[in-house]
Amino acid sequence: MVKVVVSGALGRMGTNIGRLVDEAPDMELVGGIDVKEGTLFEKEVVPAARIDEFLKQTRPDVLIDFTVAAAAVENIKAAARNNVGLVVGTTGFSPEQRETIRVAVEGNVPAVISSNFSIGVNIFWKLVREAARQLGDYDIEVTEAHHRYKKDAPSGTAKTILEILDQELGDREKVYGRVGETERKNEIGMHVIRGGDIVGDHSVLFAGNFECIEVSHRAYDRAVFARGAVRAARWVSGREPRIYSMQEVLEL
Ligand SMILES: NC(=O)C1=CN([C@@H]2O[C@H](COP(=O)(O)OP(=O)(O)OC[C@H]3O[C@@H](n4cnc5c(N)ncnc54)[C@H](O)[C@@H]3O)[C@@H](O)[C@H]2O)C=CC1
Ligand SMILES: O=C(O)C1=N[C@H](C(=O)O)C[C@H](O)C1
Repeated sequence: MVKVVVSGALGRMGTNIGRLVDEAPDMELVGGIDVKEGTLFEKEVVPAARIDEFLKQTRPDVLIDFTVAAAAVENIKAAARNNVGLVVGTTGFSPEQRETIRVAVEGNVPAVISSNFSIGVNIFWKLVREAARQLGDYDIEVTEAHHRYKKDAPSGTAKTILEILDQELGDREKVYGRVGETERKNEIGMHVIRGGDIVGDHSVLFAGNFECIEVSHRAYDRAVFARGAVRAARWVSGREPRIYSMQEVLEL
């Protein structure tokens, strides 16, 4: 049995993940963490201020965190202090927060950290990498669209796309939207849409003369992220204490 605590338990992703863990025959949902008290599939949800005490009491194998960046950093440090493995889907970390997470995790606990846990997006990233290798001289524009409640922009997935493009093409200037007189040079355009209940769309346009290629992914349901996160939680338990990617979980 893999014992799991869900952090961000009362949120959109936390609820989806809680349901999957609760239904999994090989997993045990032992509780949740959020900003206030509540329940997650009849398990206790405690305020984040009590995280250390709760992890000591419930002794989970894995903490799955889908919260907000500043909160996730504190939850990750708490999991590491209490020798609890991690699956982190939270996005919007600053470079400094990433470094704090690295220091907390490396050598202490195993952690799968990914800006997107859907299998489709992990394949999509590979397609983007291949397209960039072949089409480096085309103009490149990245677009992402999400629901009206999303807190961070660009999305974590879009930032991962930009990292992949940098790895393949060198560090190109990024232009975040355009207005007024603009002259296109070698930059990568990055465009963000927020509205309604869009679950998560990402696309990379490679525009050449007389032809364009667009590589895109659309999520229709948060279940795709939740399933990936639960798969990662099964996988991470008992691994060497370091940071892993979802690509490693999926052996891509
Ligand atoms: N990696 C992936 O595949 C995916 C990542 N995400 C990311 O997951 C995060 C959460 O997304 P949603 O569930 O849509 O947001 P949400 O706003 O619905 O849920 C976040 C929850 O975290 C809680 N929270 C805030 N501070 C906390 C703390 N200190 N400790 C515990 N809980 C705390 C909030 O009260 C809320 O219930 C975002 O950063 C989002 O970008 C979302 C979907 C997929
Ligand atoms: O906040 C969301 O909803 C999502 N966040 C992730 C991101 O920032 O990339 C993943 C997914 O697109 C949904």
